[in-house]
Amino acid sequence: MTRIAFIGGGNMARSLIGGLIKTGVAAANLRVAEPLAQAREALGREFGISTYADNRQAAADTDVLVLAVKPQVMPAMHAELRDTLQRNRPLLISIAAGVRIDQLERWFGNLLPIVRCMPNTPALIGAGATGLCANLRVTPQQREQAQHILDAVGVTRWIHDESQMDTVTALSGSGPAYFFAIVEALEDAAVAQGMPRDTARILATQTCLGAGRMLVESNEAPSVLRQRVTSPNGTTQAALESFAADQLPRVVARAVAAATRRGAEMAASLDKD
Ligand SMILES: NC(=O)C1=CN([C@@H]2O[C@H](COP(=O)(O)OP(=O)(O)OC[C@H]3O[C@@H](n4cnc5c(N)ncnc54)[C@H](O)[C@@H]3O)[C@@H](O)[C@H]2O)C=CC1
Ligand SMILES: O=C(O)[C@@H]1CCC=N1
Repeated sequence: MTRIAFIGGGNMARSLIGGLIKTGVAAANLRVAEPLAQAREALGREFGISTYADNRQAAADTDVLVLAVKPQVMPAMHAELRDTLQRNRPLLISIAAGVRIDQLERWFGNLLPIVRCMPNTPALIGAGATGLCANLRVTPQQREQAQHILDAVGVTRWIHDESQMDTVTALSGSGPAYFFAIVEALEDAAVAQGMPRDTARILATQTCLGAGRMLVESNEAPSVLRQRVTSPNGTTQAALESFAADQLPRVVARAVAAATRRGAEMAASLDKD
């Protein structure tokens, strides 16, 4: 069985570990390094996996090492982990936003097979969306291992051109927040018309869930589903015409471009490390 170690036991690691255990991976094949004692205890209790305060101990003798720490922590980890990784050469999987494969190679060694991933927070409930990108040292079997880990928490797609990983980050990585922002705005709009907030929230939230499920389950294009709601000269048409007048596609495209730029800037800021 493949042994998988996590460095960092925060939200994303927790969701991946939970997803893997649900898919039948034995707890004995999973371990995690986490500096916070309380978080370590919770991970051990909840999942029955081994926990470590020392990253090197967790990284020793593993087949796959998942780096699940914040991007800014990443450069400092190389002093700690490089030797262990050079000895074992496990598959290195990074989920850090805005950290490029060439940077990971520079910090941890360019002989390592590396997969860069961008998951998102719905992974916490098994409804994640992840883009994955591999360097040339990743074998077909390791690609399957990486995909298996991320498939445990949602859908996955391989991205062949790494420069598009910033687009993945801007689309699906940050994307859940865009929908939350729209639900907030819908709720506020209804409250402004006099609706009690709890009623506005449940109606807006359930509408988001219903629309999301229809998108996933109906296999229809979003434009077809949109047209089905839109009666000629009806209420939806009035709202959509207002969106068009306010240039909604342009607003969204500008937001995605801003997030994409920020991802590249985050990577560039790590170039000096
Ligand atoms: N939250 C999100 O929407 C997404 C986050 N990501 C990426 O996932 C990574 C983890 O994010 P979260 O789980 O949300 O963060 P988090 O803050 O919940 O987890 C990070 C964990 O790393 C631990 N840690 C800090 N320094 C460490 C060190 N030196 N060695 C080992 N562990 C250390 C922290 O104690 C914490 O438990 C980040 O790189 C982020 O960019 C990726 C996609 C989406
Ligand atoms: O906002 C961020 O930078 C991270 C990456 C994707 C979601 N959260």
